[in-house]
Amino acid sequence: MSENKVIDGKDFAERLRGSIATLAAEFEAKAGRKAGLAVVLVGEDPASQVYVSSKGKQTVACGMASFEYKLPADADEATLLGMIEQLNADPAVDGILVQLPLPRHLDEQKVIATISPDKDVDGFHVTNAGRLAVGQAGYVPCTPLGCLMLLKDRLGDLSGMNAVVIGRSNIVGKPMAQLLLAESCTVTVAHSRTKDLPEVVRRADIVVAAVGRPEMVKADWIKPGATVIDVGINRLPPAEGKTKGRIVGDVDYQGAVQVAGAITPVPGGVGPMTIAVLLRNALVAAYDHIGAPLAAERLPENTIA
Ligand SMILES: Nc1nc(=O)c2c([nH]1)NC[C@@H]1CN(c3ccc(C(=O)N[C@@H](CCC(=O)O)C(=O)O)cc3)C=[N+]21
Repeated sequence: MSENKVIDGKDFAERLRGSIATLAAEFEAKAGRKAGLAVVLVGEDPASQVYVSSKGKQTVACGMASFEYKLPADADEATLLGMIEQLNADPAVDGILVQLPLPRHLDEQKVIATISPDKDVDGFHVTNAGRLAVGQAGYVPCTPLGCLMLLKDRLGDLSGMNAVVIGRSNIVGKPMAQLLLAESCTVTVAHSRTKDLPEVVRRADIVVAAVGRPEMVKADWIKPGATVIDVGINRLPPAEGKTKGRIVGDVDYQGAVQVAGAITPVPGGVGPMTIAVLLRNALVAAYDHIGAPLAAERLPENTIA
């Protein structure tokens, strides 16, 4: 019996990036160019800047080309949409990610709708959301796909398990529920209006917490032995005399780790998986764009049909 309860997303992501790097080198030999990922950042949010530079570094480390575009916080919609259209038409660009959230004056749905679905490596375009909903191959949002990889690695076959997803966002909660349903889990999507949330969570064999509220999920909500995936990344206010607060998840980790069968830490859990899956999706897109789609069995940690 494995006594290691901690699901090490950092380590898993590192191995995933290793397989991606091998396939990226093969791609370059075949295509005569590197697979390319473009990231667009509007505004100067410091946390977003950190994520974007980390994505860029990991893209290059995997042998792919990284293109970074920055626009000022007050950039107008036409400028951003024009940039996306140029990237749609650029044969060196296989994947496009527009960092969210956008400044308030920009219409997120309109921006996402402008990204070509075959370059939408975030899986946010309605075309890809629809494909996921009906079980067709498409781009799946990186965070939920990363969570599913960790779950299948730990638990194997998920069929018949009770899964509770806390949170109903288009980016995590809804696609997570679709993926778990496709794995034949019995899925409950809980949210801010859910009655008696602790009681609902207590029925879960699998808990995915994606609400963005620091340490909201308590140890006594967790069924003994359940697997807990913590998607939250919340920075607490700095302690007395400190400049930066600690980063915590949506789950009270210290409490839940006592009860759970397995749990992802924050940091070092889901976060690193998000970026690794982004690179995976970009590589899948690149092979599709040269008319030589990667066979499912060649895909590292493939989890979708
Ligand atoms: N279009 C779009 N796609 C995204 O995928 C997207 C986005 N917009 N906007 C911002 C969020 C945030 N995000 C993270 C990715 C990796 C970590 C990550 O690797 N975190 C590490 C370090 C945490 C830390 O110490 O700061 C960890 O959890 O261990 C975190 C957050 C992707 N996002």
